[in-house]
Amino acid sequence: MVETVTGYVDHIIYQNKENGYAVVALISDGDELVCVGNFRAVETGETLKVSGSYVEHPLYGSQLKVESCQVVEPDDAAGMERYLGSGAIKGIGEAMAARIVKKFGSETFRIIEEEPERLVEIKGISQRKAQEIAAQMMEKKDMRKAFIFLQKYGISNTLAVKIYHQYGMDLYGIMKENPYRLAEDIDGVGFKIADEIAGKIGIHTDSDFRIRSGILYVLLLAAADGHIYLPDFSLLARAAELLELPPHVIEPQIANLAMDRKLVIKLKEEKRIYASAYYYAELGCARMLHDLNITMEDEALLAEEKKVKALLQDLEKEQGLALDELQQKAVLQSVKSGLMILSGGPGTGKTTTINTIIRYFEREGMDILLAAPTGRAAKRMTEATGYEARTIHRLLEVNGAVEEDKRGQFERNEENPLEADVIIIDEMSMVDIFLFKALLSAISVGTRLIMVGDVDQLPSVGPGQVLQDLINSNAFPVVMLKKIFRQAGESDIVVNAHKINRGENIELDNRSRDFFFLERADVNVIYKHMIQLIREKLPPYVGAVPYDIQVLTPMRKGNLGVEVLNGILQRYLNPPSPEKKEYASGERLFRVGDKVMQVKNNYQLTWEIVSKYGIAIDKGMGVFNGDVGIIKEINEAAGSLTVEYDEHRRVDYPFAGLEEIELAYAVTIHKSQGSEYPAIILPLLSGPKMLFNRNLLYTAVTRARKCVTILGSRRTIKEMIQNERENKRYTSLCDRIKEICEMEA
Ligand SMILES: Nc1ncnc2c1ncn2[C@@H]1O[C@H](COP(=O)(O)OP(=O)(O)OP(=O)(O)O)[C@@H](O)[C@H]1O
Repeated sequence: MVETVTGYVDHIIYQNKENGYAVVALISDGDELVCVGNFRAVETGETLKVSGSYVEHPLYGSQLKVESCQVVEPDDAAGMERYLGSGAIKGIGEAMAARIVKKFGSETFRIIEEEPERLVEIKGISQRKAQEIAAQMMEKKDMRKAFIFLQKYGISNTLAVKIYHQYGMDLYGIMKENPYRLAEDIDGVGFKIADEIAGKIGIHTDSDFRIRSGILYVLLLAAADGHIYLPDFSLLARAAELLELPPHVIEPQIANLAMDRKLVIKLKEEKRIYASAYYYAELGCARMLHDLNITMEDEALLAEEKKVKALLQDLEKEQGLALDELQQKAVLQSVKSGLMILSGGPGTGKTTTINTIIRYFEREGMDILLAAPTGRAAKRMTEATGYEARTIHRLLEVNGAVEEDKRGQFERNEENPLEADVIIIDEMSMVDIFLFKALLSAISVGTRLIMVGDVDQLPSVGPGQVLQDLINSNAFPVVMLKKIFRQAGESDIVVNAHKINRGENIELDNRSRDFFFLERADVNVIYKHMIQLIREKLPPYVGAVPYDIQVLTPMRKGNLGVEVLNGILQRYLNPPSPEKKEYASGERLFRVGDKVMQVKNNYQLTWEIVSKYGIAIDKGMGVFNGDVGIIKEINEAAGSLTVEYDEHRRVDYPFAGLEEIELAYAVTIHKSQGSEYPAIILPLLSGPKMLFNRNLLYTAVTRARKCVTILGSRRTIKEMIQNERENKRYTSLCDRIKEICEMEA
């Protein structure tokens, strides 16, 4: 039976701000009543009219399960006093609330709204404060009205707050005319959500606003695949499919968007359509690169050359290490030019060359900064050079509440450039166009920039293929190391990596010591081997613990995708036990002892290193995409899960923030970029041709230091090596660089 009760909110027992679900203690006629349900934005002190039916909770007894809830204005003096004194209105405490209501009685709310100047009659309220109180009351009223309006379109609380703060009272007009503006203005709203809202409002599917928003959305989706632009035919085809409209209806809006400077259109072999920010990111990079690319005068160079030679001789004497010709060229090049790119496959001596470069500049008393795109890559760089390397984000001093997609919020920029003579960036293949632009903006002319990477690795996750385009432009000094220094007999990993890269087949039946292949066609057999290898065989073989053995796979979905593999590996490598607490977050299950990975950069997360007596001995901020740790604790009472990362850094994740971590027994090859593991296991049966290509196999194999084991199909490996098709990315940094060089010539 549905009952309706009116009462005031005494306190809120539980509240999920995201979806509005709450458990509220309501006082009605002097009795406390626990109400459960969707309250949207409920606040202590408010008077509510709720309808619902009574249910019996096994633990908490009788409760009202709320079906509808309405905020009503209290009409009696006591209710008004409670509301004003509840803390809902800033600057009014309980005592002040009592004074106001004593004076105005049940007229209180009307007076605050209509004649707020009269509030000054109360002791302690100035003219200004009276106005502030009235403004707050109005704001609350407006906001509530807006919430009710937005609720009609199925908009969540969190989103309603954002919409209200963005547009204020204009939101009614915007929602009715062009809800697609939400997709442009509000974080967390994309074309899909806007389109859904528009559908409910009854906006026509061929409205100009809808088409424009759809076009921008198609470009955004393309950027998620790495593209900077789309050729017009491709853009039109994709937009037509998304909008379910014929291309000729869509096409005029491309020109309109270009007029509004939302798009840039460039004619090359075909018509290329860019979202403006992407076009200008490439253009900006090209300009800055051009400015940084200065070369030393001939006379000065002679002196430097002598110094470089002396250093190389010293190194040979001290360490018995003679750099080969290309390596020497790289050292010299880094001294004489403002920009330098050093590329090469595994074991070709990149690190050795960087170390020599560092030694040189160190001798010259110059300031050197090292950085890499991910935390793990930076850590590797630190270990290989003995010099502190940071993530590029840290180097640029990322600030404030930075989200992945909000760029340009760096303390280091044009106005406050990095103070260094030399900056060396490793794993350049992982740097996307926006990070590159931010980096270049923070480097002043005269500072040397040395970019190191393996151009044959997978390109960056973000848009662009910066390293490839820089090399293709032929505009800057590039040294490509070719010779494999690591002894051939010593490492089939290196030999095979180079073969794969050249498109040559690899020997799978030889008695290798570090590159194994087991032909298996049945996924269950593959699972079994995988578990055996991790638990028993590989750890003693490579001198590591099971935790360090990494399963890499091309896919997220499917029998051999990350999701399924993690479930299986978790079950066998960290089985349930009464001592291990668990927490289910949606479909995912986390257990104490699980290996997990942070999957986005979070500069706000704090970590702590705790002594064995439980005292914090060090603290810091930032956990990065790709960092891997172990779940140490699950604390239901506190609603949090503790992960311990490298160097015993402990991080508490609230249960609501668990989307930032994933089980990491298996990770995608894309995610493994920039990391190295003592041993990897690679299950390869079959998969989409787009994905299963040479690049991917090469990247996977080069992640292993001591041992690669491939489980699966011989044919698939062969096909991957033959499949040169890297997912073609539509990028044009190369063209922009060439244009600028021609212009300046
Ligand atoms: N000129 C050289 N003469 C002899 N040995 C060299 C020379 N250059 C590098 N090496 C050796 O070759 C091995 C690989 O070199 P290095 O680690 O610098 O390569 P890398 O390109 O950084 O490899 P990776 O990308 O796999 O880390 C090292 O053992 C190094 O000492």
